[in-house]
Amino acid sequence: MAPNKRKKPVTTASSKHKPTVSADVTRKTIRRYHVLLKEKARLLNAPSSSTSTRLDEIDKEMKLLGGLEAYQEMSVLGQSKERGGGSEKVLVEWLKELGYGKPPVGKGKERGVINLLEVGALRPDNYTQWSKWLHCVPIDLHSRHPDIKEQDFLLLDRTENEGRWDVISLSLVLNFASMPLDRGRMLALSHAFLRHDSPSYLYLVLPLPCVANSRFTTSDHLKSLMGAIGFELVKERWRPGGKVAYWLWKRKDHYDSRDGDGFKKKKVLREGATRNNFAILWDGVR
Ligand SMILES: C[S@@+](CC[C@H](N)C(=O)[O-])C[C@H]1O[C@@H](n2cnc3c(N)ncnc32)[C@H](O)[C@@H]1O
Repeated sequence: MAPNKRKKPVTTASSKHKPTVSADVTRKTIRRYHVLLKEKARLLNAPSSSTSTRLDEIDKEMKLLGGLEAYQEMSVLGQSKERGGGSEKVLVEWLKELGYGKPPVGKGKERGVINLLEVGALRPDNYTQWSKWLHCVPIDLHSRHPDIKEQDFLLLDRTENEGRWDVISLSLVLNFASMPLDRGRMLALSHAFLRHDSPSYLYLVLPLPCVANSRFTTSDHLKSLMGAIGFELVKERWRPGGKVAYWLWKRKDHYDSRDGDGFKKKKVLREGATRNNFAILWDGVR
C-alpha cells in the first residue's frame, strides 16, 4: 500500500477523552448525518430538476454538523469506555474462543500472528494490546492518524489483497455506506480478500435496528445473503432492545446453491409504518 499522508495524531487527545457531549446529542448528530448521507445518495441516484438545490442544502447542513470529522468524533465518543467500549473486545473474545492468542502447545505448534484488516478505524490502537498474536492494519475513508491508512475499502487493489487477510472487521461501516449495492459489494470483496488456504473470518457489526426493524433486512435474510456470498455463521450476539448486533462469519469455499439473483432488488420483508429502510443488495459479482 502507498505510504500514508502524515496526519496530526489524535490518539493523545482521544485517549484522554472524557465525553463532554451528551450521549443523546452524539446519537442525534450521528443519526442526522446518516439521514443526510442517505438522502444525498438517493438524489445522486435519481436526479431531478430540484436535485442541485437540495444537494447544496444537504452539504450546508453536513458542514454545520461539522462534516465527516465531527461525525467520526461523535463515533469515537460512542466508542469510548465511558459509553460501553468499542467492538474490538467482542471480536477478540470470539477469536480466543476459536483458539487464537493461546500460548503455544509444544514445538512446531505455534500459531502465527494473524492479519486483521480493520475497515473504518477511528483510532490506530484499537488492537495494540493483542499485537503479539494479532497484527491490525487500520484503514478509513478519512484518516484521523498517521497510522491509519486513508483508503476506501471498495477501491482496495484486488490483486494485492486477494486471499491476504485472516480477519476483516466491518464494524458499523456497512450502515455508513449509503448505497445498498455498495454494502453487498463490501461483503463480496471481504470474501475475496480473506484467506482461501486456512480458516478466515469476517466480523460484522451493525446497529440492531438495521436487522431488527428494517422493512428490507431481517436476521434470516442476512444469513441467506451471507450464505450465497460464501459465509457461514460462527458467532452472533445481540439482545432484544439492544443497540448493536455482532456477527462472526467464516469464509467458505462453496456458496449456498441460491445465486446472487435473489439479492439484486429490495423486497419488503416486514410491513409497518415505523420500519426503517436499511437494505443490503448484492449484484452477484464476486
Ligand atoms: C461509525 S464509524 C465506525 C467506527 C468503528 N469501526 C466502530 O465500530 O465504532 C464508520 C467509519 O467507517 C468509515 N468508512 C465508511 N465506508 C468506508 C469505506 N468504504 N472504506 C473505508 N472506511 C469507510 C467512515 O469513514 C467512518 O470513519
